[in-house]
Amino acid sequence: MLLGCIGDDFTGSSDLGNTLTKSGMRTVQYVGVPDIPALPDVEAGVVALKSRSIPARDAIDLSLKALDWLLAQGCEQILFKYCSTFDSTPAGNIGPVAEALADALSARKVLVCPAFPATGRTIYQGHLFVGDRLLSESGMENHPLTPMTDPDLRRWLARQTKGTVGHLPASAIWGGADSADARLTEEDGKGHRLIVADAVRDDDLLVLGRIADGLPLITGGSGIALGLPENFRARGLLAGNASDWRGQTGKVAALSGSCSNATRAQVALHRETNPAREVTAEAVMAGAVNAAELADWALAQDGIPLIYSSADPDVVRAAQDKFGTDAVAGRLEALFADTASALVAGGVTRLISAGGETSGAVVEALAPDAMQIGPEIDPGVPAMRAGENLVLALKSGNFGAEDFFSKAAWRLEADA
Ligand SMILES: Nc1ncnc2c1ncn2[C@@H]1O[C@H](COP(=O)(O)OP(=O)(O)O)[C@@H](O)[C@H]1O
Ligand SMILES: O=C(O)[C@@H](O)C(=O)COP(=O)(O)O
Repeated sequence: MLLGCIGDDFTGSSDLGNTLTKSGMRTVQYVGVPDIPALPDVEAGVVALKSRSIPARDAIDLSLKALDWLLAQGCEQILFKYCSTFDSTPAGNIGPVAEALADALSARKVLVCPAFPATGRTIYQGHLFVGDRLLSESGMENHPLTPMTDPDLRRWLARQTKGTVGHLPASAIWGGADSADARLTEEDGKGHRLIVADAVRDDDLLVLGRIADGLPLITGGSGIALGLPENFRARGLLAGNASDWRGQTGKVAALSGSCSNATRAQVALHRETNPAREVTAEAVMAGAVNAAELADWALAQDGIPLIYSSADPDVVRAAQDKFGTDAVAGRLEALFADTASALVAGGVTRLISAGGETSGAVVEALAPDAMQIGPEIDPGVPAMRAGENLVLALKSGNFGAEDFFSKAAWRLEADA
């Protein structure tokens, strides 16, 4: 294993796996920290954790455990993957985990770059944009768990860290790798260890990839990985056969606990022509729905049945005010996890899950050892094989075209 990755959620980890596979690295996603060694042909390993929205101390402990395992597999470089919308709170977990990993690796010049231009996430003058809106006006300010109310990454990150935060501006990156590297060294000289890097197009990420060659620790969204495989390829270290995918026929079902704008539009379109069943927070908290019954309903449907709790921000806020944010999230995630298990036990072979926390709960319940990354469904979302007869699509909240659910069902079925 050459590149060791620690993902702070499961959809995000599959997004990273997608980028690395497309760029030619043989990549496997692990469900939590494995307790056995990786297979010898794995070139990039992504340890997926559900550590984005847990207490910072727990996120640090889990991430350091993942780091130990990855180093034991021989990794030369570590990538800490978080969300392209920098999902975090003033308490963490991006800053505390990045600093803990940097301490453990004695790393300096740690890039912080969540940019993912293919999905509209760009960084300019240290500010994160989603499309043509600042992060804090993009809908992410209403996220149920990590409302993003400040688009200045330097300021937001500084609230989470012990050390100061530097900046690698676009002007230095547009001058090419030498200019970017010189500026990175300058920021390091000023004592900044975590350095927010601007990036507005893939070419900028490729420059960052070049200056990241040899750095022990990099952090960012999946975009920051774009240029990394080339560094290993240039040294003749890649075998050149990143994926051998086969599709999976059989029963399909979709689950959605994401309340993000894109998912709500996908749910709205999907339910026009497919069986769909809403699960409200009220019903879950009252114990009025259960996983076995939901799964039975889905298994009896034709088409691509969808079970969803996706709701508008005011509905979500009202439920959180009434029951408590963590309580609602915990009960919903547990319900989706149990429903996923019942669906697979009932014969579902293609499962689609929307939402990072939701997918984390679902995959932890299904507990595959490792997941093979297959072809891309939409930018940032790959098809994945999780067992002999089970394939999955884990969709990040804001990713995917409006017809994502039907597109995913088809892509999971088709051979490469
Ligand atoms: N109707 C709802 N009311 C309150 N919270 C909800 C509702 N539906 C989902 N949630 C919670 O909101 C969170 C959504 O996060 P996640 O699954 O990561 O989606 P995304 O990828 O869009 O961020 C989950 O913890 C989920 O359980
Ligand atoms: O970087 C991204 O945007 C995604 O890979 C990701 O992490 C999204 O997280 P969720 O929206 O919580 O699924």
